[in-house]
Amino acid sequence: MCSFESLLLVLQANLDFMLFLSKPSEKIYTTIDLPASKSESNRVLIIEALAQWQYEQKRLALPKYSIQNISEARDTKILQNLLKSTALRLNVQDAGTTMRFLTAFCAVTNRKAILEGTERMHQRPIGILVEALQELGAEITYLGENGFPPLQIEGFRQKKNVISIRGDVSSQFISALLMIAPTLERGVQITLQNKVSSLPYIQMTLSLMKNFEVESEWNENTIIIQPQLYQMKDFAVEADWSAASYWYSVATLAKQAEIFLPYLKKNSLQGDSQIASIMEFFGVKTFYEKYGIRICKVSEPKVNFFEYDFSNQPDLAQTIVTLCVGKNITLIAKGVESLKIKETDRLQALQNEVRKFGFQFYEIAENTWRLEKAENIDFAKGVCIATYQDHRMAMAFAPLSYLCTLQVENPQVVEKSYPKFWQEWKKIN
Ligand SMILES: O=C(O)C1=C[C@@H](OP(=O)(O)O)[C@@H](O)[C@H](O)C1
Ligand SMILES: C=C(OP(=O)(O)O)C(=O)O
Repeated sequence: MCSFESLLLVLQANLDFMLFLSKPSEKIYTTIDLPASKSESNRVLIIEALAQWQYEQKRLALPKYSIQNISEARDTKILQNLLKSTALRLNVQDAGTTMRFLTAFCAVTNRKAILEGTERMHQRPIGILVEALQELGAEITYLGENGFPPLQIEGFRQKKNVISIRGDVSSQFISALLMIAPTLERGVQITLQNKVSSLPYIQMTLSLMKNFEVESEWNENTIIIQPQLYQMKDFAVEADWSAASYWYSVATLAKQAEIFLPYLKKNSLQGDSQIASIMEFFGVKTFYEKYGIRICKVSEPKVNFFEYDFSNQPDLAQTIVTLCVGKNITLIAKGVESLKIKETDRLQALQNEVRKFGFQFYEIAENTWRLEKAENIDFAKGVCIATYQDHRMAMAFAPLSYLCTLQVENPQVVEKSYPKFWQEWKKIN
């Protein structure tokens, strides 16, 4: 079927956009372009801005370097623009890492600013990071509700260098503190309390810092970073493994699939590269090649029951939930607590949308949810998916167009992390 027929964007009466997706091809042999990792990009941009600030303070000139393949994700573009801006009000829109990383950056570089975002951003907690920065010596005040953006940032004078921080809410708070740590006169010793979630993102932060010559010491639950100068050098951002997960899902749902995904590598800084191992259970094998990976459907799923702890890969949860709907697999999803405070309450959003396919998704114990088929639904008229201003809702549900015609509400949400997602989607029609 031609892409114009199958991929029709219409303007609804209520001015919301709606994308109609018909069944993609059953035989897929193609190359799909991925965005560059937004997590890596946003860290590199903050490290670069901190290095520039450090060099300015010391009246030194930064050596020449080039950063290749910065992500075209909206979250990254916003960060790039705000780092260049001299305005007082800095609007991060719905970009979580941008909000958290900029809070720490503005505080320690004495960049007076009001940091604000969308309505949802003002419901996403930031108190744990703000309190840690205040303890270190930052002057930050809440302009709305305590513990949430918008924030007013006034300045910084280091008071302490030993702090403790909860690790079970968002790793982004810890990454934000780690990146500014070497710029502080007395460095920082951070003790992580409670179970640390999204751990690979903290490891990614420290690895990237090391790449720019900043050393850290991590013993048990304490990380020590001495005052050090970031050294800028050439760096190429890898493609985004979270974005790759939607194409693994497509490979599982098609009858035959071989998809080449350029610029992904085995030894990745991204914890979501774990998708390659997860997908072995679903019959998709990953081949690591010189310029990327090739994913091939080799069998139908080897399981009809799957259990996974998403604490380390929260951004893969929606991909796996929808894939289990597509393949009628019962899923026990553990470690899903943080999903409630992302772009939307992702647990609630998933519960609402999988119901449209006859599945129930419900809490069975603290932090543990079960997905299972509850009834046979007649999809003849198609299913309309709400996306809750969450890019991952749109991208995770798209592969379910193998089951029936889908209408995806507000498909432009994908711009947050993968602006070319729908353009790439045309390749499988
Ligand atoms: O540091 C990062 O780049 C991210 C950390 C994770 O957030 P949490 O640490 O809040 O789970 C992840 O969900 C987000 O998409 C990106
Ligand atoms: C949670 C996400 O992003 P952020 O927290 O940076 O808004 C995401 O991309 O899934």
